[in-house]
Amino acid sequence: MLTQDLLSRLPKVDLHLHLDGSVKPETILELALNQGLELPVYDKDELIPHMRVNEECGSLTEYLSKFDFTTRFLQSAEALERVAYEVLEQSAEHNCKYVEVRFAPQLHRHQGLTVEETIHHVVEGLKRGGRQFGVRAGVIAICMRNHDAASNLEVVRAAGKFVGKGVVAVDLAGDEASYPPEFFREVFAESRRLGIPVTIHAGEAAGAGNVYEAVANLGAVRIGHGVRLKENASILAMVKDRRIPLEMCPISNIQTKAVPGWEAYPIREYLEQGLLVTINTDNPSVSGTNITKEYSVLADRFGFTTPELVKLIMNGVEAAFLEESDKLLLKREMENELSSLGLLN
Ligand SMILES: O=c1[nH]cnc2c1ncn2[C@@H]1O[C@H](CO)[C@@H](O)[C@H]1O
Ligand SMILES: [Zn+2]
Repeated sequence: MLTQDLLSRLPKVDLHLHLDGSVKPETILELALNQGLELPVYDKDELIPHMRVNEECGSLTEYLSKFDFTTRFLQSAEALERVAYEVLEQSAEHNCKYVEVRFAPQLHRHQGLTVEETIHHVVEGLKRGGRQFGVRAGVIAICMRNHDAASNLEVVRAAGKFVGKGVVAVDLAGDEASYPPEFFREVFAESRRLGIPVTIHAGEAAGAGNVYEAVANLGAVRIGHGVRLKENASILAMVKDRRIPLEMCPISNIQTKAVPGWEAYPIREYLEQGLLVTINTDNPSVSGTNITKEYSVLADRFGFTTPELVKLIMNGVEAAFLEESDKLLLKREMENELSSLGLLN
């Protein structure tokens, strides 16, 4: 029953996808050419090792080193619009109906764009892609752990201006092991003042205590990854009681060594314990993944049945940063497709 074909036809959502981790090598080739920038190689297959982690990736910091290569080419309005548009093209290929695309505005300012301009161009690219490919999308503006409070506050305030106009939340990403969430209380107090929903990368490269800090003190209503939540039963219980969704990204989580290997990946236990687990890609080009592949790996590694995969997908709909009425529309659309595939009774 669980053929690749069926998995790719399942309607899906992706709530955790980084724009700069989702650029096609052929697009890098064209962007470099258009912008007169040098590349180490000029063949799309030979570019892949520069953009993608390999089997030997040992940590999140090693994983993050891949991003410097790509962001060089994402410094103009045209480049940002184009890659945002192409994310939705790739999403549509996997029947992804709704995508939350996240990016860090401060990483795209080397040629003078303002924070607001970067957000504007990503929103525009997504609008155009959304119309073209029939995929709904929202933007999550990322604060970076290695940036100072002033830079991150600037991102939060700019994001606030786009709430209801394309931005759905703010996030904190980067090197979790070196910069714990408590450093960012002031930054996320501002997002709470402005009424912007918060999701925080936590429990990926450090322990469950960071998940507690993100929820209790930064106001996170979702958690990026949360793989290491299993290390603390009482924090896990808090996440469950508050119905905080986890944006898990299985292939990335294995590559960054959030756990030593698949046998230690806690997805089945989280589901059995009643956590709101969602499945996402994180960085299709850095991780060499796509949303179909994520579900396919889960089916292979954990023996998930079709109803279990459907449950994971619908958890994603539940967790989406959408107004209730839009969420209901998305849910209906998904249910209609699932029932025409014979998967809802
Ligand atoms: O899994 C992750 N954990 C933490 N930070 C990440 C992850 N994936 C990407 N980024 C960071 O977010 C920035 C903006 O998109 C990327 O440039 C990368 O540094
Ligand atoms: Zn991420």
